Amino acid sequence: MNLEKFKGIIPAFYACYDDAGEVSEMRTKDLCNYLYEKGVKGLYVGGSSGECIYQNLEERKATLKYVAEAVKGKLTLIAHVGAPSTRESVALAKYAEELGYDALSAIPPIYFKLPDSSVIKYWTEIMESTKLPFIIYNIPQTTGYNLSLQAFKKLIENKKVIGVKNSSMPVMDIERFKAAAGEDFIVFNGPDEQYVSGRVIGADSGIGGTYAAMPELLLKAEEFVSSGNFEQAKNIQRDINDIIIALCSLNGHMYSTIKELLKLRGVNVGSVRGPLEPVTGEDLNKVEEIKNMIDQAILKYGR
Ligand SMILES: CC(=O)N[C@@H]([C@@H](O)[C@H](O)[C@H](O)CO)[C@@H](O)CC(=O)C(=O)O
Repeated sequence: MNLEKFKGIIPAFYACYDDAGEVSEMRTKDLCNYLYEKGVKGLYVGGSSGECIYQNLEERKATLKYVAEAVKGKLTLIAHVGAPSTRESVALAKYAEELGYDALSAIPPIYFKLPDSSVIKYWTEIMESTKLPFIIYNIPQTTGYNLSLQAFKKLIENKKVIGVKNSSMPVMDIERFKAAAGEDFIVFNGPDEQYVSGRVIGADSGIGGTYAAMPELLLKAEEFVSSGNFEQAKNIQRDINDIIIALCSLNGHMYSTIKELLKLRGVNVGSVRGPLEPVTGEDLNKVEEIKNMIDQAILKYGR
């Protein structure tokens, strides 16, 4: 399979709500078009940044549909279908296939701590429910399940597994997964704070929750890495990290800060759904300062 369409900057897509907190078709499509115009390679739809665990099946299907209607054929589309039960994940997977998505992906099962055998069975049942390729999602910080090299090796025996989105913090995990899987496989860098290091140690591409807040900077970081300009890659990563730290420093959840920031950048996707908390009061004014940090970094590196 030609994996080139998965290589590049792939923002983790946000949940787009109207002012009453319902999934909004118009705002979903606006965000798609905004990111397409910025030049990203694809979208990872309905993952952590998509607030997947706070949405019901119909809402998740609606988002998958609106995104496909807006940018299918223009961007690589990966559907995150991880859900509390295998049954729901399979329903989402089949729907994503109908809509023409390029690949599926899923977190491991959540809530109950299950053994590797159950996790592998869960992912395999999703894979076998469609003809689409599959991308494993390893995010131990939120799921409590850390994908071992042994389980990984077992999973990649299935040729439907074309990649892993690795959000664990040790960059060495990326190196180990790449070494085990080889060239004909995509390792996606997960931690945006380590985009440059992840790419240098073996990641082929990146999917991240802060990319959509500053796509220009991630695209530029990728340009520096792929052209071998590591001095500038290091510099831009430092500026990206200052921005991520600022995004995490306000009183609401980071996704809420990002959504307020996006409003200032011209695209309104509403706010977050509880229990995530919105940014409030004085802190709302600080979002403007973060926007200025992004604007200045864009000017500095030129895009
Ligand atoms: C633990 C976590 O949430 N990791 C994020 C990062 O992109 C993260 O938001 C970023 O590195 C800032 O900490 C992504 O890996 C998640 C992601 O891409 C998604 O929305 O599914």
